[in-house]
Amino acid sequence: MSETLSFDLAPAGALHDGAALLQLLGTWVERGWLRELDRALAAFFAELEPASPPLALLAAALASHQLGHGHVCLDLAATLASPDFALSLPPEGEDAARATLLPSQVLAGLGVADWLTALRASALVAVDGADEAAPLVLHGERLYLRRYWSYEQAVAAALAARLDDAPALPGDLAARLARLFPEPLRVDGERQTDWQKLACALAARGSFALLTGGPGTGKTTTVVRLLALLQEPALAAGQPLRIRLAAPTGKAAARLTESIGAQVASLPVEAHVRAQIPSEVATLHRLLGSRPDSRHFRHHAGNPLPLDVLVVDEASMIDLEMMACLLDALPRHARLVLLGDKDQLASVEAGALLGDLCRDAEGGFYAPATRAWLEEVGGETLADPALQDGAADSRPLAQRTVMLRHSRRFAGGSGIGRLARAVNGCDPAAARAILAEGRDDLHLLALRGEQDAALERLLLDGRPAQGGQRPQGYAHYLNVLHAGRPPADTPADAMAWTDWARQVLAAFDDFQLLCAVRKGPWGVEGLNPRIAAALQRRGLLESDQGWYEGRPVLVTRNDYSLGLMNGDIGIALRLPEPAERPGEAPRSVLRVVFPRNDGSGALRYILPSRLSAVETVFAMTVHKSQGSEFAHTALILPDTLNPVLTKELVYTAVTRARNWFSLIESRSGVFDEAVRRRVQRRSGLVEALGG
Ligand SMILES: Nc1ncnc2c1ncn2[C@@H]1O[C@H](COP(=O)(O)OP(=O)(O)OP(=O)(O)O)[C@@H](O)[C@H]1O
Repeated sequence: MSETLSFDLAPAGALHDGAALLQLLGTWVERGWLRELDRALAAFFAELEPASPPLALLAAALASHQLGHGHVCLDLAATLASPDFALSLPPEGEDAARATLLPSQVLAGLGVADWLTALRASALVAVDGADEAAPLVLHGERLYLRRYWSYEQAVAAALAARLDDAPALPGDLAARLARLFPEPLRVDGERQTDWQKLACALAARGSFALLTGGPGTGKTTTVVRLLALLQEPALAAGQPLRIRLAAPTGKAAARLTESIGAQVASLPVEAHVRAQIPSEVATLHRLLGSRPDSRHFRHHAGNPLPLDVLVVDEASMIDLEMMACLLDALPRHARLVLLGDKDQLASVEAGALLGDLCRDAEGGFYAPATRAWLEEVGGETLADPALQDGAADSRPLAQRTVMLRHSRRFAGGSGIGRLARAVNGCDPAAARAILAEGRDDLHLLALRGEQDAALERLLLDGRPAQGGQRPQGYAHYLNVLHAGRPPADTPADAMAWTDWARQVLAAFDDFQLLCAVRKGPWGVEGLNPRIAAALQRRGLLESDQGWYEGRPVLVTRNDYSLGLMNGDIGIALRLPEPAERPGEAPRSVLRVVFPRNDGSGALRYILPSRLSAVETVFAMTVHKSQGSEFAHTALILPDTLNPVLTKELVYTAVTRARNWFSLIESRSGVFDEAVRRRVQRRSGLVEALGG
């Protein structure tokens, strides 16, 4: 088969000959360009189907590689249009000049039609999934590993079924909405469309709803009112709804638990309705009942979740596999409401669900019937100039989607809000202009070299106080640690120790340094030891190696036996142990203190030796920071461009800042280039849903 192909096979014949291809993949693995898993898959397929064209084996390895970069499939046309960029090779921090054989060289001269021909000729590949035994699926110009094809199909089918649902609505919906939103929305004295109210109406109308909006646009407030809107008539009918709330990470769950609790308390409904709206938020893993060492959950189609309404917050972090599992476990009658910010970075794992599903959110694209219904029950005029007309049959998802457009947290004058909008609009010139205004909540530090002392000053001491409040650095939590430590003779079981630990954890949340990359002097791997060493030189840490008091750590893998979730942050503190025998001097032991993240404010104390998957977290990647907020957030950008630098990354970092945002540039121009670029994740979900 391969002999008949017409392209130039110059580089070592790798596309010609299976053994040469596997050798090439081996060299890419050695250089850290591919995972061993990606190569092993191609080798396994070569054994399984010795007659398979090398191009099919290469596509299999690349499809697997792309999964590691968040793409659900290998998009052949996009890969051939710009191979090195599409495949993110050479990887972060590696110099292309040192490279021997780049994907662009290997694939030079290959056309999509030739690649498709080779794939169709392979017994490994099923076209549109037809042959159920084939491990690869080709759909149009996209190649999937079968498992991910199945997930995508399952998610599309489950959502499509829900899009057609029309649950019964209370006859007095308009009056109920008016009670929940008594005041017409005015911004700067001007009447505006109240999208929160319309979101409640739209979400009540179907069994699936998407609610997207930037930080502080009122997603939580809206969903709490939606829950009241649904629960009130259900209670009156004597059939209370079983409502569950969930989020992808423990940290996000904890944050939502806190804000939901406050919102429920202020709902304008009777106490017995308020009492039937939960404020406890579970992680998705816990909700589904994860099992150690298994990717299968306790709840699935055969043992569905016992609930009628499920709200999932921070939905931008949900990956395709998790979404497939969630939809599988969701009873058919249950309502699903997804909340999130579509403009944030997508999940670390493959898929960009919220972004895909909310593709039409900006323009609205409501069909005339949807629009008329919203205006009637909502008593609102849909007058936003950004709105475009749509048709229900060509844009079914749009009829279930609302974008909240007015940020209350970052109102008109906020620098952070304006910077976030400029970044989101891919407008580096506007972003620069906002940074240059000298606003209190924004700060730009342009470094003069790696050793510029201004970097350590900012990271340790923060910035000068503004209006009585100070954007802190890392010295702050350590000062709290040292100054607030209870006297040594305080009994081991005294509350003073818990209060102190809680204060240290809270102080640590006042500042976070975010990195775009892991490697190099501007990545987490370079900056973590550097910051620890600087804090030790200051006398704030006793050591900067191994376990030391004050070491902040990030959990990198769920550990159910310890009750810790990926993303949890703890701090090592020296705490007293009760004396073993009367008269003995009390000992003190280093324990890592974690918030329980269940809304109770309780803490968990764990011996460092029991923690197997943690890393120091003075610097954290932007990816890991999703779902968290810090009073002062600093983003440091590397001095070279690489594929992870996109406007989504910068936007996610900026919107982690509650009060102050600092941008640290190691080289000018990288920020601007990053803001110009968008994440493009390859998936076929929108197409599968008829979009
Ligand atoms: N309709 C409203 N009327 C008055 N205040 C509101 C309204 N909606 C939201 N708020 C206030 O605006 C702030 C942000 O709202 P909320 O927490 O619901 O936003 P969010 O989009 O969920 O935020 P986040 O980005 O933190 O998840 C809160 O202080 C909330 O009380």
